[in-house]
Amino acid sequence: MPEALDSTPYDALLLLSFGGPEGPDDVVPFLENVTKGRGIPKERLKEVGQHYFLFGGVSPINDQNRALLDALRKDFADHGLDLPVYWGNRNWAPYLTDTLRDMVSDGHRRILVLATSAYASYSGCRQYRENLADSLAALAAEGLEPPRIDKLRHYFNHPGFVRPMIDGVLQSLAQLPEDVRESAHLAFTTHSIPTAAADTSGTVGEHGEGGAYVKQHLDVARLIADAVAEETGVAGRPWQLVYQSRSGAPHIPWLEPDICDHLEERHEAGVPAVVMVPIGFVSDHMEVLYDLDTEATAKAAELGLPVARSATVGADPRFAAAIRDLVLERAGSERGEDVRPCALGTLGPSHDLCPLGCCPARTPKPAAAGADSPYV
Ligand SMILES: CC1=C(CCC(=O)O)c2cc3nc(cc4[nH]c(cc5[nH]c(cc1n2)c(C)c5CCC(=O)O)c(CCC(=O)O)c4C)C(CCC(=O)O)=C3C
Ligand SMILES: [Fe+2]
Repeated sequence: MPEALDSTPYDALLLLSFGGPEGPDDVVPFLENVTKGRGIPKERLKEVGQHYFLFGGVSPINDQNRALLDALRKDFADHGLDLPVYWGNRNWAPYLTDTLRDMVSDGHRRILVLATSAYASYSGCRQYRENLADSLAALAAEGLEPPRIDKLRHYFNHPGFVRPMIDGVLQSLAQLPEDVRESAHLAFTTHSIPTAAADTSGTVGEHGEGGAYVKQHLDVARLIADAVAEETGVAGRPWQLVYQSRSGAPHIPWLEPDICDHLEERHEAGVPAVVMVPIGFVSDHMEVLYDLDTEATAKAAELGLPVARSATVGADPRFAAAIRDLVLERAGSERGEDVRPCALGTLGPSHDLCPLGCCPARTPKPAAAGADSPYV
């Protein structure tokens, strides 16, 4: 047995994810949950519902989270980290409030949260914290004492998140026809968000064009492009950060270009092949399976442009090991020890506690696990 690892003061980890439908009858109620009060056009919802129906009404995200849970439990057990791992979602069963209630009834008082979103932004961070605050309020209304919740820092630049994606790109390049491998471009993709949300993402000092959201993605893209250059011996391979999965009304500006427009533009410029690298996502969920593997891949076929799509980290054991590292780092720092946070790239490790004004909401709402949390 390995020497026991110390995660005090934490007594449990909560994997907090988006959630997704598990069958055709779940699709519409799931979309209603996601879009409550968010003003997404009806047409867009119908279209997104069709994406789910195309896959039997089942989002792959739930099985991917089950696989990640298994990987985390195995990694923790193999390394002597005695920390129970729970799973709750923002938009579908198992619902966050139900999981937190179970955790409280199992006696857990200090809970660390791992969100399946690696970057800053309202949608990728504060919205998760708002849902945590809502669930804590629901428990309080039931007469339960809300547990104390902390959220792990953004892990976009942790080597356990970046390294598997580098390998994914190398594998994708190997899948392309040999004569275009060397000249293939890389298209790093992430979820488009309104430019107003991007510009205010991150801490107050980071606000500005594109905000922390764009900066963080560019840092990861550059890290991957540099490593791929080194390992293939092909220097100067062109790459670009592009966007996908836009929703919202057409007159509201969102981050661009869209991956499909980008493929068209590259093709017209004579680029012989493109590897799509979905760095914005933790697993191959619907955004990846539909927007990239179905829609963008069909677009490329229509153009006659060879493309490959590289893997997300999913349940890669190196990602599970990274989460163990982040848990131990945060636990040590909560105990007042000198910790050495691990981060690649130029931005350094992200903050442990989201400060005031971080990734603001359009309409201010209570958010847990931040400096402005009513529960800290
Ligand atoms: C930044 C970001 C991530 C990455 C970080 C993270 O992972 O959190 C992400 C992930 C996901 N988004 C997902 C699904 C959806 N997102 C929607 C809508 C929206 N997402 C947005 C942003 C993001 N989304 C935004 C700005 C909107 C517009 C509405 C609003 O302002 O809130 C809608 C409504 C329909 C539509 O508009 O597309 C759906 C169904 C699923 C589940 C997939 C599955 O089932 O496999 C996942 C993992
Ligand atoms: Fe989304």
